[in-house]
Amino acid sequence: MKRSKIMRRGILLTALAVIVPLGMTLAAGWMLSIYAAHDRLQTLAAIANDRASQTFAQASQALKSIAVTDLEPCSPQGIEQMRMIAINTFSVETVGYEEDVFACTSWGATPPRSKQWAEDFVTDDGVKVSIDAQDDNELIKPMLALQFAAFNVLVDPEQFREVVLDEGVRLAVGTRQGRLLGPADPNMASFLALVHEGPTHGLKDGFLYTLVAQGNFTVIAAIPRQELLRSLGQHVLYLLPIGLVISVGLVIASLRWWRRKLSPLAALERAVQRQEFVVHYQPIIEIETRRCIGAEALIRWRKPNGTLVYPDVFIPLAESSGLIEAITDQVVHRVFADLGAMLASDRSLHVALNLAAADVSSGRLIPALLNESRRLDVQPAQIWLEVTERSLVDLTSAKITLERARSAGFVVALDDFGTGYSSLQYLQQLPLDVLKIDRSFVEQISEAEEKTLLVTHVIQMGHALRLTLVAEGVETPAQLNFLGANQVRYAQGWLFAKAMECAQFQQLYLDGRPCIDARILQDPIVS
Ligand SMILES: Nc1nc2c(ncn2[C@@H]2O[C@@H]3COP(=O)(O)O[C@H]4[C@@H](O)[C@H](n5cnc6c(=O)[nH]c(N)nc65)O[C@@H]4COP(=O)(O)O[C@H]3[C@H]2O)c(=O)[nH]1
Repeated sequence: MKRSKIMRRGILLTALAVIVPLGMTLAAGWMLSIYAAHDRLQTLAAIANDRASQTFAQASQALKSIAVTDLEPCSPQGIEQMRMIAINTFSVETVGYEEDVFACTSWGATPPRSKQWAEDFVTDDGVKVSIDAQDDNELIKPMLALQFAAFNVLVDPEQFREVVLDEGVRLAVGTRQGRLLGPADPNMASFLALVHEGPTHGLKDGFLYTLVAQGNFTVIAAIPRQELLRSLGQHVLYLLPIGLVISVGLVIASLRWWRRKLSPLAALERAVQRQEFVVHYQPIIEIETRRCIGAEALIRWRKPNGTLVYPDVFIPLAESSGLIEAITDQVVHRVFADLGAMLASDRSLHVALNLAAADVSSGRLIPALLNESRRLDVQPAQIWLEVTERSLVDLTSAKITLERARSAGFVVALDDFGTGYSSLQYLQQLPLDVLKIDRSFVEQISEAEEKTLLVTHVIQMGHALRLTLVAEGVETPAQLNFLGANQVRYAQGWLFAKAMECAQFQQLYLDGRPCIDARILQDPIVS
């Protein structure tokens, strides 16, 4: 992933880490507000429905009791009885009788009504109910009238709504057909008509409502959305600390992700996944002929922006993180792809590969190298395996791997010799073919005899162990002359060539000419 992409993803993740928990806190607060409000409305609506049913039952009972009277209707005794019932029945305002031209109420004789009350519904036991009953003079407010036989009772609709309400709550009591009882509240009347058939609760037209339809009545308890928002604030306040803790946790996690993705290790992991490594080849020269006879494969990491990173920068990280084995595999694959055909057609050419400590101690590379060599018809002797003193940490397993490599035919070289603590005794224990003299010794070669003492000693040690010697980091003709005079067989260094791309190396090799102009070597050989 590119740095800019990581930055974009990191910003997105951090923003989500803040937005999601806080959004969820808000959503949870909203749900809790709705749940609590719904609970409250449900209780209120159920109480109001009970209250309406009781009021109705009371009035209905009073009506039935007067309807079975033996007294003459509208006689003084009959009117007295009607009055007593009106006084003793809490919900009943007036008791009336009406038959053709003959009518009276609990207040006395009265002319018959000029028009009949519109009938809204009839109960199972035959009571006719009109919810908007008015006398002819419209002196009293509309009443709820119950009629049975020729008798009627009038009930104040307010009686059906006598429930203590919480602040902001609206209550509507209506018939099962959706007609509102009591003084016209245009909002609630139309709302009742809208929802009386269900569902039993929900958010509609800016109200959260609950509907209880039982017996003869439908009751709706509702609160406006603004009320709900007020209680949302309280619930969010309770939940906010939890949301903030989660948010902070997620922000920390996303920052960690960010840091990890931008870390050198993450960059190296991506490089391995995307196979961003290339191999350059530094020619190895036979000192006697000055001709190129092989190359050392040196890895470079080519970043997506084209910059080349040198192995000293990333190999230590690859080794400590365990990525090195995957990197070695990619190098091996690349080298065989680059030079396999050339190695197969020219047996005198060789290529040296650098192995890391993990490759040496596991030994898993040897079968893979053998397979590749067989597949491309490369002789194992054309493959040099360079190990450093540092890579021989586990001496026992290293010896096993090196033995296996040599018996398979590969050439084993000790790289950077002299930079560690290796002694002659240590060298004797190792199954080696080649000793590479480190650049730090080669650069000491000068005309001052005491300075060349150390390198002379290393060369002698190599000869004593019958190892092929390769000098690294040869930069001057004087160094080359000295090495040649001391029977060092091969050399590599900037005097001949720096590491180069495969095509360039192949051209140089096939050219077959001495890699250095003879005139440069006119200096007398220092020995
Ligand atoms: N000043 C100077 N330097 C010269 C001269 N001639 C060659 N060099 C540099 O010396 C290093 C020689 O490689 P090395 O000792 O195996 O040292 C290598 C090797 O230990 C390691 N390395 C390189 N490729 C791989 C690889 O594929 N796998 C592993 N595990 N390590 C690798 O990285 C080290 C550094 O490699 P490079 O940076 O390519 O550096 C190379 C090369 O470019 C010279 O005349 N003067």
